[in-house]
Amino acid sequence: MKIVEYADQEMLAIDLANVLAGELTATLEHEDRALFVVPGGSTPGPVFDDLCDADLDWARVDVMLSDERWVPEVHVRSNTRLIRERLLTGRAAKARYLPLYAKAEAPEEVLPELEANITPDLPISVLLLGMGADMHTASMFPGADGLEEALARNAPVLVAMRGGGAPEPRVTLSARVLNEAMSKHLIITGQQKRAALERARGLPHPEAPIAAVMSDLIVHWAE
Ligand SMILES: O=C1O[C@H](COP(=O)(O)O)[C@@H](O)[C@H](O)[C@H]1O
Repeated sequence: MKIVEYADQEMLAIDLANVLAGELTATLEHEDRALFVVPGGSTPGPVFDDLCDADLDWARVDVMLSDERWVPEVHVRSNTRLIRERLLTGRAAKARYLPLYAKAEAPEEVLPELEANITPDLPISVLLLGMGADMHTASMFPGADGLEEALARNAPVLVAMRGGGAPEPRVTLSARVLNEAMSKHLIITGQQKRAALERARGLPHPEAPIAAVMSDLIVHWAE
């Protein structure tokens, strides 16, 4: 794991957007398409604001979330809503979006079809993750009922999650699929998350799921 520190959150957003745009461009130089996986939550919005107008061939980019909250797209907690409003706009509106939500009471009802839709595009070309102060990443929460499956060496692509402090059911990419990404980045801000990240280094993965994806991870941090 390598940690890059920025002077402030604005510089972090600008520089990280440049790094991600550069990696997507480099991927498209030798691949037909690039799979770009991004987090939801409250932290990545400013990066998306800068990235959405990057001059690259967005029509050949597939965008997908690392995890989704099981709420309709119009819901204020929908990660898809954030992506549509802040990333899939401007030049990036040409990208193809691969949803992790479909209209159903429970994620298990549609998990096979969601998985079938994304599997042909794997592995991930460029991965950006977020992290909570409880050391969850994607929707792999300490104490969640699907965590063991999501952390398993032979995990499926997608796992349904409940509990562990998450207020609604979730769907998450497994640690196996995240770790197969060609490049892995993590965005965190503030002292609390920085301290949590340091603490996670010495903890077992079920207690600190972020530790399961730390190998070759580039962390982008600002106060
Ligand atoms: O619930 C989630 O939390 C994490 C971290 O979110 P933040 O609000 O603390 O930035 C996020 O990475 C994940 O995609 C999201 O579903």
